[in-house]
Amino acid sequence: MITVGVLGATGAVGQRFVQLLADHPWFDLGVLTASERSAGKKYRDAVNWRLDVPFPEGAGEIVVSPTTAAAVKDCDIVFSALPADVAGKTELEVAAAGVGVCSNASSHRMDPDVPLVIPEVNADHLGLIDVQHDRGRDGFIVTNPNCSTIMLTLALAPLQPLGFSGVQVATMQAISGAGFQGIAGMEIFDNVVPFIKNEEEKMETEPRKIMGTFDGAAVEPASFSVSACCNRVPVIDGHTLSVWLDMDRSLEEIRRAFEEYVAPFSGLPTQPAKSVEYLKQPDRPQPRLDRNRGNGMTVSVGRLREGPRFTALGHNTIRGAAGASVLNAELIYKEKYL
Ligand SMILES: NC(=O)C1=CN([C@@H]2O[C@H](COP(=O)(O)OP(=O)(O)OC[C@H]3O[C@@H](n4cnc5c(N)ncnc54)[C@H](OP(=O)(O)O)[C@@H]3O)[C@@H](O)[C@H]2O)C=CC1
Ligand SMILES: N[C@@H](CC(=O)OP(=O)(O)O)C(=O)O
Repeated sequence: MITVGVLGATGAVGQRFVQLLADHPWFDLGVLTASERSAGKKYRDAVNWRLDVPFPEGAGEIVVSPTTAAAVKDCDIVFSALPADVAGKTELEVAAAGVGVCSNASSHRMDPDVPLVIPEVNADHLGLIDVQHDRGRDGFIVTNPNCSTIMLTLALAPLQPLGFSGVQVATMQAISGAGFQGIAGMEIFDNVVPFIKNEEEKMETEPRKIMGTFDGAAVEPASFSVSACCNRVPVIDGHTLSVWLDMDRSLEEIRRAFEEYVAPFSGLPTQPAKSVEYLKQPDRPQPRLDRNRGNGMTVSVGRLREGPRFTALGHNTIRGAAGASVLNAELIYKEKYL
């Protein structure tokens, strides 16, 4: 078994990690860390469990460690669900201590030698792990993209062979994306907030790195442009995206590409049967009805029409965060980077 830990295990994303890792067939959950406020307590006493799935009793007995490299030095992989300002330095220290870091935080996503991975799209970018080792890092850092970026880029994966030169996207993002303390009820109930700090910038840069070309040393970003408008809406889980494409293909070609898409790998435990699912109903996808497809790992697309334009939706804390990182770790293990 591979011993794993979670940094920031008590937060919105950290709890999802614990949920997904508690009974994982390959990974043994050994270490949970959080802030000094939680360190020293049993996980069951430190965490305010807010997920709509039962509390994983086995994890409850783990004593929460402070978030230090020393606390996780015996892990093979740690998953990072730390706030970005804490993650930047901590992840470097953990990787320097010889541990593999699969991070959900934004701190290192755009570092030239750090892969920004969606397994279905750019598994080959894991080759940057060797670049990190060559530069003297004992462990490694691999990141998953921003949650809205994952929904967009995975929805675009079936269309990449058809070619497109530009993407315009408007998001309707769930409040769980802001973390447990992220947005007050008075601010979001009966309301839409048309601003999410740094989100549009991430959506406009990350997809180009993910869909870029890796030559064995560095990633050359893809040439298409992305223009994003991001909105917070009163939905608990599930980010919805309206997407417009600059591409010269028929709706029939695009629909077929969505319907015939299969992931370029198989056999990873967290992998859904369908990474991208095309829904024919005229009023789908919807967050409440479709966010849990594929155990929260499927991105649903639909409403394809002239433009071309379509709607995409996925679970932001599963496919958009913890599930994405766990899938990356499974790929790293399968590809023998450990
Ligand atoms: N929510 C989402 O959908 C997504 C979130 N992310 C990213 O994931 C990360 C975590 O987000 P989220 O779970 O929402 O955040 P939360 O605020 O819900 O949780 C933060 C976690 O980090 C711990 N922590 C906070 N401050 C410190 C510190 N100074 N030292 C050590 N540990 C600390 C907290 O511990 P304690 O409980 O003890 O305070 C808690 O475990 C962020 O980088 C976020 O941007 C990415 C994609 C989606
Ligand atoms: N900003 C995202 C969640 C998030 O934290 O993203 P990132 O991992 O890029 O910081 C949201 O609000 O839904």
